[in-house]
Formats: sequence, structure tokens, C-alpha cells
Amino acid sequence: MDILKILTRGTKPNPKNQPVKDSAAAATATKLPSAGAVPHPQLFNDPVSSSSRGKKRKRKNKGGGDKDGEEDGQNNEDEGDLSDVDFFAPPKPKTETTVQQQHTAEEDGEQEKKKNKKRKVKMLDEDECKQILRSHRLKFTLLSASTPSVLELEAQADGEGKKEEKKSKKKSKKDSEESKEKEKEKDTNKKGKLAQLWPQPLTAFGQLKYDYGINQTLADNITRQGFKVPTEVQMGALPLLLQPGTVLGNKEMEKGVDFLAVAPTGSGKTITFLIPAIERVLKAREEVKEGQEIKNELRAIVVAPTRELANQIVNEGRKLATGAGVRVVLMKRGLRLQAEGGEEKTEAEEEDSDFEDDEKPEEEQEEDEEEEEKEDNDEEDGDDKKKDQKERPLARVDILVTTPKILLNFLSDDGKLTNSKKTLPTVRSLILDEADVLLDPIFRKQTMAIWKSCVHPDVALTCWSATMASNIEALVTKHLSKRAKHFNISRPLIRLVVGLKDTAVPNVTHKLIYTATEQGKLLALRQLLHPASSSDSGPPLRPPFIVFTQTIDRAKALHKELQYDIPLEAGGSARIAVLHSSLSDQIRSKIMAKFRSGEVWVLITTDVLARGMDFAGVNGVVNYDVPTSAAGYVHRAGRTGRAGREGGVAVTFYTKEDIPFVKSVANVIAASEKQAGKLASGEESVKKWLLDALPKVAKEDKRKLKVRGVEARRAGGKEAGITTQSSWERRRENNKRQAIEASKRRKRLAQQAEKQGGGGGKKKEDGEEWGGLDD
Ligand SMILES: Nc1ncnc2c1ncn2[C@@H]1O[C@H](COP(=O)(O)OP(=O)(O)OP(=O)(O)O)[C@@H](O)[C@H]1O
Repeated sequence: MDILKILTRGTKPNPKNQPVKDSAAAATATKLPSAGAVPHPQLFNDPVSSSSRGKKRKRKNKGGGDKDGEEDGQNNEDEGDLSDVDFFAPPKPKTETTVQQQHTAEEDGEQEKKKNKKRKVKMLDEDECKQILRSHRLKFTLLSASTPSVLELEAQADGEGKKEEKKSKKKSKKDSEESKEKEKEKDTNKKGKLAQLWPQPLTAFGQLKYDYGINQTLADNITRQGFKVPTEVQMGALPLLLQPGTVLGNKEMEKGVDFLAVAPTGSGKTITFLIPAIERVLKAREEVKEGQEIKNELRAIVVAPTRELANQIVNEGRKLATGAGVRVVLMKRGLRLQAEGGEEKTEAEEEDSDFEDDEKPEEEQEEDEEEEEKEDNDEEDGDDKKKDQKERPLARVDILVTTPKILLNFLSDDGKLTNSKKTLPTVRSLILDEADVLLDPIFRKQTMAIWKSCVHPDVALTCWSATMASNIEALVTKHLSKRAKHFNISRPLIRLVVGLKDTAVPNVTHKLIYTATEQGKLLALRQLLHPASSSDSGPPLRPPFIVFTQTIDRAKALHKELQYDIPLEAGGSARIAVLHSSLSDQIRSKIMAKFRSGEVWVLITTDVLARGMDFAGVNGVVNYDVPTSAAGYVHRAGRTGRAGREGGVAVTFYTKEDIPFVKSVANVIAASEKQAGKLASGEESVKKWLLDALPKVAKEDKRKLKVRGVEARRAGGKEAGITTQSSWERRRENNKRQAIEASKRRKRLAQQAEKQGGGGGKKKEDGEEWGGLDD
């Protein structure tokens, strides 16, 4: 069987399943993510049978999304037309509730506080709770617990199963020796199984104020943003993070939980971690005694892997905190935070030194140093700034948003990982956004150093991502238990998974296109860009869209190649831009602003924008180069179809060189399409024959690919460049460039010889960004 022949058959859907072209185009036009209407943000809403709930829900679309706004719970019976409903209006009276019903805007602070105390969460009965969680595909698991009461909770959670177990044990006593053996075996399996929890879900944003008693200003700011229906991750995580004890029915949990959330891209994880963080700052202020000054105190740190994402989180945070007096600040060089130490290691650090035992291999350390060097060059006058840092006033910060490196620079004076000296004693909450990449070897040491600097025993860790490999979960569990031992505390670690773990959002259409060669990719991209491109292979790609390449060099080269493809009448080369990490912060911000405003239609970039970036109206994503892991695919594809928007397209090109690696991506697409129900209707883009034909990726190859990408595309590789020039033209240009460079070099050497000096710095091997992630 010739695999190349098979692959050239492409992944064209069966024409029988293809709608008529005109109607397809019309449907696409109305369904594009950029078409703008307020989206229904929920992705899953399966019908779950229950006798206790009377009328059953119907799933209205294949992706599982219930598009008419029908809501769970009794408060939301008539959410069909959501446009003019006040979601912060008090819920309908309930006989068993003690919730305060009357709220006026003039209520003064004291009265408000008293009312808060009287508030109780309206508890749904167990069946109803389970039904809602199942229907929205929310699965809570207790990953670790060390106190007896938490274990009690575990027993409760596993209650039904255990009762049955007891019954069967009694029965088994009567049974033969053989069945006793079987029972024993069952018992061991049960112990090994993690307990599933069923906390109370949030069925409407209004509950945040009226049931969970969050601050009025914060609640108003949520309404102002126009959020009406909570997404799945918001339904599950907000109650648990705001009142863990109440929603889990265990008083001891009120002190808080450590939390790991794995939820689809674009499902609103950002506000899910920001709302509790802001609320906790405001709650802490309520404790301030009368007459005492209210000070900003660094309570929470949000760590994100890129500057763009950190900036975006700050913006979201500020929108939520407007008027509440909570300062959400982006970490910058020169910012002075409330910290302790700075000279010698504290006792806690000495003892805790094995808390950070995941040493990096030497070559990764070197990469770190190169990164450091680069960042040091980026910042102007670093040393001078450090000198006067001590004289600077303390920054007024409640919630700090940072990338790992920049905070570490502050904590360790010299910015070296080995010299992390300062601690942040006031911090109570550490939030890792895109936690799997922050805990991947590429950032692990830096992230761990930050975690270590949060020395308060009550620091709660929350980790967020659309993908989470089991080794990352294991790492978090291990370090949390070390911390628990060290500080003599106990807090359970709970994991929430929304939908099928590590799959792309169900509302995006995937296309895996075999282009055979690099030249083929350019042709295919041009075809997609063409306004009259054929819709034979699915909906055409309409701007704005993002194109991902493997390296900075390739992003630049592709930009150079395509910049004149957009006709002048449509804005010409100004419509296409390139963004990567070797550009200055200022230029990066400018490009981002232009893309957000719609001035730039096609943004060529690397994985620097693959995670977390929220561009509401992005119609599509093109993986010009195959992502280096399955997780990489999930995140890149997730830049479209945000907040439940329909019509997003994710196109992936692959060549002969990619065949050994593309199976992981094909598997993710297949799993996502299965989750979206496309398999049953024959609408899947990755057919079974293709999955069978693609070779399995060996573990070692996967690892290499994650770290280095496709070798041939790295600098110097034979497929590294992107161009439509013939090889003769390229050779001629190359000779010319080399001659110019040689002449410049000779000149420089001559000048250096004159000055009798010289020097050099470490050169970055290749224009790479942080790359792979676990799958
Ligand atoms: N309940 C909601 N209703 C409608 N839109 C929402 C809701 N919650 C959040 N959003 C919007 O959804 C978009 C995506 O949110 P966000 O960036 O937090 O997603 P995410 O889950 O962090 O995605 P990623 O995994 O890519 O980082 C944002 O524009 C946000 O304003």
C-alpha cells in the first residue's frame, strides 16, 4: 500500500453529505464566529433522564449545545429570550430558603454585610445536582485528601457505591471461597479508584450575588460585561471556589481547596479564576476593623506563560474590579512588591529545598540562560534600575499578573534561578493559567520557584488549562502533599474536567490537508486565501484568521511571501502582519491592537499566541506547520470558536516530512469530532482509513518533536525556508547575501583589529519560541 497515494486522496467529505454550494455559503456567512451576535457559551447540554425533574431537556444541536438558552435549575425556566432579562434580579421565592429577597441600590455597607451573613446557598437536591453536572459533562474528582473529615467526604461521595459494596460483602460471606476472592479483588479496585464529587453547580450568574453573597460592585461588573449564561467551567468551578464547604457539604472545606480545572479553550476560564480572587480580596477587607486604613495587599498571583496573555488577563481583571478598589497589576521590571528576605535563605526555604527537586537537564539550563540573556538585553538599564529599586515606594497591588521570568527577576535580585531569595508572605492564592505549560520542563523551574516563594501556609493553588497531561497532575499532587507536610496543613485537591479531556472544542470544523511538499502548502494557503476559493473541501476560510508556523524564521518568511497577496483595494500589505517573540513589546502590542480592531486580517505567528489569547471574532486558524503535540493542536485550534461561537475552521497542512508525526493530531481531531457527534452523521473530516493508514508515533519521536519540532524545518534544515522562488534563484540570492555578509564581517574584523578589542555573545541557535507541550 502506497501511503502517499492514499494521502493524496485528501480528506474530502463525501459529496452525498455536502450541502448545495449556495446554501452552504449562506449558512457559513451567518455562522461565522465574527458574525458577532452574543454567543450561547455552553458547549454541552445532554438530555439526562430523571424522574425528579419532570420536563426533560432536549439537545438542540449535534455539538451538544442547547442554543435556545434553556437553562438548568428552577431560576432559569424561561431563559429562552435572554436579551432583556435582569440576571441579577432576585430569584423567585422559595419556601425553604433564607435568602434575602429585597435589595435596593441604596443599601449601605453595614446592612449589606449583615445580609451577607444571613445568606445561604440554595441547595439543589442530590439528584438534581447530579443531573445538571452530568448533562453539562462536568466531572469532579478528589485527587488527594489527607484529613479524616475529607476522607469522610470521600466516603459520602462514594456513598452509593460503598452501600452496595457492604451489601455485596454480607452476601459474599455466605458465598463460596471463590467468590470471596473476587470480592477482595473488587475491594482493592475500589480503593484505587478516585472518588467522584457532586458539588452544587451555578445555574445563573445571579446566584453569585444572591446565593454566594459576592460583592455588589463585582456582581455589577459581571452584568456589565453582558455575560448571561454561565459556561460549564463557570457552573462547576465558581461555587466550589467561592464556598467549598457549603457546596460540598463539608465544613472543614470552608478553608479552601486546591483545584485543577481542565476545560475547553474559550470557555471563560479567565473570569472563573478572577472572580474568586477579587472576591477574596474584598472579603479580606471586610475584616479590617473600623478606623483602620484599608491597604492594598498582594493577595493573589496569576502566572501566565506569555506577555500577551498576562496583558489580556490584566484587562479582564480590571474590568471585573472596576470601582471595587481592587488593584490588578501587570508585573514589570522595577515594580517593588511586598516581600520578605532578600539576603539569606529563610528557614522555611532551607528545609523546603527538596520541594523543588525536578532539576532540568543541562541543555535546558543553557536554554534558560539564553532566554535570560535575551530578556536582560530587552530591558533597558537593568542594573541602574535595580540600584534605586530599594528607594522606590511599594507598588499598590492586590492581584499581580506576571510571566514566570519577570517575577523571578524580582524575587532573586540577579534573576538567576539558583538565587531565589525573597518570599511573598501575604500571598494566599497562586493561580497558574495554562498550568500544563507552566509546569512543563520549559517553565517548570521558574514556576516552582514562584510557588516556593509563596510561604503562607494557606496559599491555595489553582491550575487552569484546556489540556493537562497526567504527569502534570502527578507533579502537582506530589508537591502539594510535600507542602502539606511541611506546613502541617491539609487541603484537598479537586479536579474538574469539562467534556472529554484534551480534545478540541466541538463547535470548530477541522480540516487536515495533505500538501505533499512545502511548495504545496503555499499553494494550498493561497487557495484558501482566495475569496472565490472552492467550498468543495468545506467552508472557505474568511479573515480574520491566524496562521501558525513552527519557528520565528518561518513566520517571517511566510509573511514576506504573502504580504502582497491581498489586493491594494482591500488594504494590501497592511492587512497581513507577523508577530513573534523577537519583536519588541511595543511592536507586539501594536500588532495585537491592529488585529483586535480588524485592521489586520491575517496574523502570522508562532506558538507564542497559541495559548490563552482571546480574539473573539477569529474565523479560522491555519496550522501552516503541524503543531508539535496533540495539546499544541487543541490550543491552536482553540483560537477560533470562542465562547461557543459557531463556524470556526481549523486547517492543518501536512507534508511528506510530517507523516511520521501527524497521527497525534489526527487522533485529537477524531476524538473532538466524536465528541461533537459528527461521527454518527458521517461529517467527520478525519476518516477511519486515514487514521489506520497513518503510522503510530513512537514515544521518543513524540518527545523530540515536542522539544524541537520537525527537524527539517529548523534553521539549516532543507525545508526551513518558505518561498516560491526556484532553487536557482534562491542559490543566486543566497550567494549574494553571503558575499555581503562576508564583506561586512571583514570590515568589522578590520575595525576590531584596529581597536585591539573584540567580544561576542551567545547566539540563539534558531528563532524558536517555547514549543511543545505534553500530550
Ligand atoms: N458566560 C459567558 N458568556 C459569554 N461569554 C463569556 C462567558 N464567560 C467568558 N466569556 C467570554 O469568552 C471568551 C473566552 O474566555 P477566556 O479567554 O477566559 O477563555 P479560556 O477558557 O481561558 O480559553 P483558553 O483555554 O484559550 O485560554 C472571552 O471573550 C470572555 O469574555
